[in-house]
Amino acid sequence: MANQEAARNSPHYPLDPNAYQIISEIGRGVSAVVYKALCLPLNSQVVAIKSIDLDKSRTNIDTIRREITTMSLLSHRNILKSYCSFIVHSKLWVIMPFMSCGSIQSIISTKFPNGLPEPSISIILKETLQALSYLHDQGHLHRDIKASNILIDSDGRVKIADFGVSVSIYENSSYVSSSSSNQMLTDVAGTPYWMAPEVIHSRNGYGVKADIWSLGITALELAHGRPPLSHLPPSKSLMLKITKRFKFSDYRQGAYDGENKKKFTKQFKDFVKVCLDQEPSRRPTAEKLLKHPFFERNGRGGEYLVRNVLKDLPSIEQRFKEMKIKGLVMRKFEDDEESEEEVSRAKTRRISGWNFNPNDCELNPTFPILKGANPLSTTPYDEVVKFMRFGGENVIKNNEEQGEEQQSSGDRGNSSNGLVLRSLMHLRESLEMQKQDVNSMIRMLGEAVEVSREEELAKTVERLNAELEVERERNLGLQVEIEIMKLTLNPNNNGFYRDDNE
Ligand SMILES: Nc1ncnc2c1ncn2[C@@H]1O[C@H](COP(=O)(O)OP(=O)(O)OP(=O)(O)O)[C@@H](O)[C@H]1O
Repeated sequence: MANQEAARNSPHYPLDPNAYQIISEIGRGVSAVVYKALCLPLNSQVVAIKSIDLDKSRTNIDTIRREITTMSLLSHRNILKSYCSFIVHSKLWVIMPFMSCGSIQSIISTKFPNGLPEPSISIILKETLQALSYLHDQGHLHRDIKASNILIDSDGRVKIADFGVSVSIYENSSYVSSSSSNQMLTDVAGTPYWMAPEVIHSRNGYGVKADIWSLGITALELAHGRPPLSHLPPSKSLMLKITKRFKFSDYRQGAYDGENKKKFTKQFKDFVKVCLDQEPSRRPTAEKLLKHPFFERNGRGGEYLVRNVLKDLPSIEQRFKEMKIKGLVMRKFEDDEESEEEVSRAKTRRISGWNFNPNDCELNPTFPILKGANPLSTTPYDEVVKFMRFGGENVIKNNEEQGEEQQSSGDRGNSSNGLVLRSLMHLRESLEMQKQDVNSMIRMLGEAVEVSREEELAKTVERLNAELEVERERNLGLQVEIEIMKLTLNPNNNGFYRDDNE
């Protein structure tokens, strides 16, 4: 099932996997692995192959094919075009130009863990905005703007990639009409940390301004080394927390200043602020943003990045290996059967490994909407604590006060107990995930021990073991609590834990 249209546009690139020789793995996303490879019939030209596992991909094959076809019709110097694509077993191979320095995110995590200097940020954002301005003009949204989708070549050329979730507002069927003349999409897409509030609450629809919000988050990512909220623990609850509410209305300038004493110019702070306006219509268009004062003194380009960012940068292969060791790379998706929920959860693993703890992060997340739970409740842990501390009645009362539908009194005890039980289950699942992550990091560290770094790694292993031990104890405690909850799940006791000694 080859993508004939894309092939017609790039007739020289063979649609046969045997024509490509894979050299090394250079990146990994949620449902794809990226390889550096040689195209043998074309004088062994170096290419990148993105191998998308169609069984694991969130997007269906028709959508992917349509996007690849659409993207092949677009042409802009800041947009990475694919050469061709074809199916290999259950994978879709997308053959594209090899961007030898990889993604900005991989550069940051190796060389600039606390963020890039402002002049470099300005160049990267300007190039990204140029691509966005073009895309939006053509009626397209990218929907996944973030540093890992901004690639850079050895000569400092910046291109945006990964149109896995990009979409045309003219073609997509899931749009709703809005009061404005803009057409609006309704499906949730993108990566949680970078998602605009209106994408999260996508019932009301969203448009091109969602990309501008993501660009604002990317600006903070470039400035600080990670996006806001990335300190949250690796569990699917993060996805849910963000889907519930993602408030940035009280955004103040200099969000991270207290944390690493970094100073930013007034122009940069204003740029981020206007991108992160809660109200999409108040966010400037990409075209307008290109005229923002933040870019005024930016006469520099690729050469500046070569000298200041790419110089002495380890090769893409080396960086990928290092990220693997640090546990910043997705677990190989072929390893196990993961549900869609687990895939979302996997997305957070890479970031959890960064281990940052920005105390003055100004985002205001709330917590999971558990199936059947009160949507206004907080975390599963909070539910449990509330229950333990105040008893089931208060939990129910509280829920009712917050607008939950009235239930018959006979159901209340059960539903409250059930809610706490589900919360505990979720919590246990999340701890289980963290335990697995620690284990796999230990495994990876074990594989990668080099004599010179042995001591340092041994310490890390020791620390991880200690963390694992703590998790184990917490998990054990939770299991005991779950058993207690199960015992109390008795319709006759009205949902309250009865202490017979009382
Ligand atoms: N054409 C390319 N040239 C060089 N490196 C690339 C290329 N395409 C992707 N990569 C590298 O592979 C990594 C993984 O890319 P991929 O698009 O699969 O996932 P991602 O964008 O990091 O995550 P997600 O799955 O959440 O979108 C990128 O971050 C980048 O470092």
